[in-house]
Amino acid sequence: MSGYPVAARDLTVRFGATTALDGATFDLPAGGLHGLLGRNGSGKTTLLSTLAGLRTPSSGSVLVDGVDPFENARVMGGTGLVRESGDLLSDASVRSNLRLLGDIRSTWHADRADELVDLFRLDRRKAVSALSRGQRSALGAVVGLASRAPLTILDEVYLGMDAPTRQLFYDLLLADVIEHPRTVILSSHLIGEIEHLLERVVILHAGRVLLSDEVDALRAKGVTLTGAASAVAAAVDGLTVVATRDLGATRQVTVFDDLDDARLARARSAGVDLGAVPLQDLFIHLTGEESR
Ligand SMILES: Nc1ncnc2c1ncn2[C@@H]1O[C@H](COP(=O)(O)OP(=O)(O)OP(=O)(O)O)[C@@H](O)[C@H]1O
Repeated sequence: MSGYPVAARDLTVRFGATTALDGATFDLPAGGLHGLLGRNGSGKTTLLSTLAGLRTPSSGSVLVDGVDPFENARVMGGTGLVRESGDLLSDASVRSNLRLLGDIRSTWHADRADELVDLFRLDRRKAVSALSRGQRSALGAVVGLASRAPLTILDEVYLGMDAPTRQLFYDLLLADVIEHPRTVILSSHLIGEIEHLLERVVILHAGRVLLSDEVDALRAKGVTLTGAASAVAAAVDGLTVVATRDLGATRQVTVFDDLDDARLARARSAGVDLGAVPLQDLFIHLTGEESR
């Protein structure tokens, strides 16, 4: 099993007067770690719930492994959605929750769940409601990893973890997906830490898909050009500029566009310094207030 492919076509989801998703279209191939990025309220959770078959579109469609997931027992059984809010029985112990998941999830790996509980140092006897926020997040990670679902969706599950625990989670996730290929979607508004894990990203903004591309392709499009204002202006002429900063006579411009080597070589020979743009910065520029 290499995981389910996912597609959305003109997907719109409304809640009364609020349009949470507004004509979203994208594809994620089977297998690999993909990121769903967007600011607060951009529609991430709504999209993930729709992919998990928990919600029907107002219009448009989603396809998971080629079919509409809503009320589809096969696809819903192969989809593991882990939300930060937790879908666990809060009064039951960690041990009872994991046992219950083992009973209901056909892809559950009990031995792996056991190992992960030890790695994250969780107390099996504690009720979920008695765990700290970070421990609850770690339990969510255990559930997401041990489910080994062909479509594993982790909705901001790691936000409550401290930095060393998040690092442990990223390492475990990457190793696990390589060893047991499946499709994993991580949603977040913190990109810096996860961008090196991701193959593709979908960026949502106000319910619309702002971008859907391979991470490497996005990185190649984002460049900062720093130098004399006139030389920088000439170098970026006709390109999509997402940010400009003037520091005295020096200008720094961030572009997001298809950049050809000849243009970059000309810029360099005109004394312009070229730099990479971290995905987090591109995300901030692309989804900043000025682009709303
Ligand atoms: N059940 C609901 N009823 C009414 N409005 C809703 C409901 N669920 C979501 N919304 C609205 O839809 C929009 C998208 O919300 P959603 O939770 O999908 O965003 P999100 O990107 O996951 O946000 P965050 O990063 O803050 O978790 C928001 O404006 C939200 O208020």
